[in-house]
Amino acid sequence: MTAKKISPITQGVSGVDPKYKESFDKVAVGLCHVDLNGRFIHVNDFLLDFLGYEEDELLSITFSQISREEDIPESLAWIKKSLSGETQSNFSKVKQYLHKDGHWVWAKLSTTLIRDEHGVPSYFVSSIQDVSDLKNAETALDFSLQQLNEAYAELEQMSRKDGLTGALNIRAFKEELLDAMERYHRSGQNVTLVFIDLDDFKQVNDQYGHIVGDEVLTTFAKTLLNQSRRCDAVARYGGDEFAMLLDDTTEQEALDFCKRLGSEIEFETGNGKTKSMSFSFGMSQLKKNHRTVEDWFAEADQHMYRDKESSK
Ligand SMILES: Nc1nc2c(ncn2[C@@H]2O[C@H](COP(=O)(O)OP(=O)(O)OP(=O)(O)O)[C@@H](O)[C@H]2O)c(=O)[nH]1
Repeated sequence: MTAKKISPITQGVSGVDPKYKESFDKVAVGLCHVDLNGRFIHVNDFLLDFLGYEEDELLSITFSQISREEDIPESLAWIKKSLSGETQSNFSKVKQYLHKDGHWVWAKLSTTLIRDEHGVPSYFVSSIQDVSDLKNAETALDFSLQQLNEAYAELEQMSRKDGLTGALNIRAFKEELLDAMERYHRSGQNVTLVFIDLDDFKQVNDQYGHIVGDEVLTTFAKTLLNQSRRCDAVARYGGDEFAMLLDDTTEQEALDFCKRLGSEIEFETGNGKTKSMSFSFGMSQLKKNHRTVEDWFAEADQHMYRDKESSK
């Protein structure tokens, strides 16, 4: 007479070879058997520790009750395919389980369908491996990467700016000019370049010191930035020289803009007194004969010097 094969489902893990039972309980990974309705039928000590439940508590629920709602359809779809024989493969997934304390723990689940000697589905055997540390490290890495990307974006922005005034630097402004030229050649959109230079700025430095001089430059840049639109570009082109790119603007409209800026700016001299200083400007609307950025810029520069000479 041959001994009848004992199914762990009918007999229970405790009913089989004690060595098997001991291995099942002591192995350092969560193990369980789950019936065809998803109910836990055997669970090992590691799984109880990992999830924080008493054995009778876990044996009275289904895996769905301690799974994230969004994970359940995928598991059910695999169970359906597996029971129908459409798939023979394991189901593996890194997922979260609800710990008895109410927090979610990360685990790597691997499940296989066990069939009896006639090929009839009997139960599922699953290993549930604690991967919380890995997941926490992954989250920390994601966070660091995000911080790194933010710092990189900030650095990139800073590399386009003049350190003192926050206006664009020459390199970034030249890029804006090239883009504007491209747009002009594509669609003929009006764009005007304005070149502005403070008059006798050297005297401010000489009379009131460099700190006051710096303050004048910063305040003037702020005025230009405040008066410009998002589509415009404002740059510090050198010591006391500024440039603006006014998008969708004719030379006449740029002139109106400069008139609105006024002819003088006020600044504090540091001893409670206020002084004013004038500035000169020149402009050039982009035309077909401007072959390069330098051609275009030279014309605005010439017009600015003409304005400066006429005001002397
Ligand atoms: N405070 C301060 N001064 C600067 C800075 N960069 C350049 N300068 C000074 O700006 C002054 C520019 O002098 P100039 O080019 O002769 O210009 P200007 O005195 O305005 O004369 P005009 O252009 O003929 O009106 C120089 O004295 C430079 O030292 C800066 O970042 N801060």
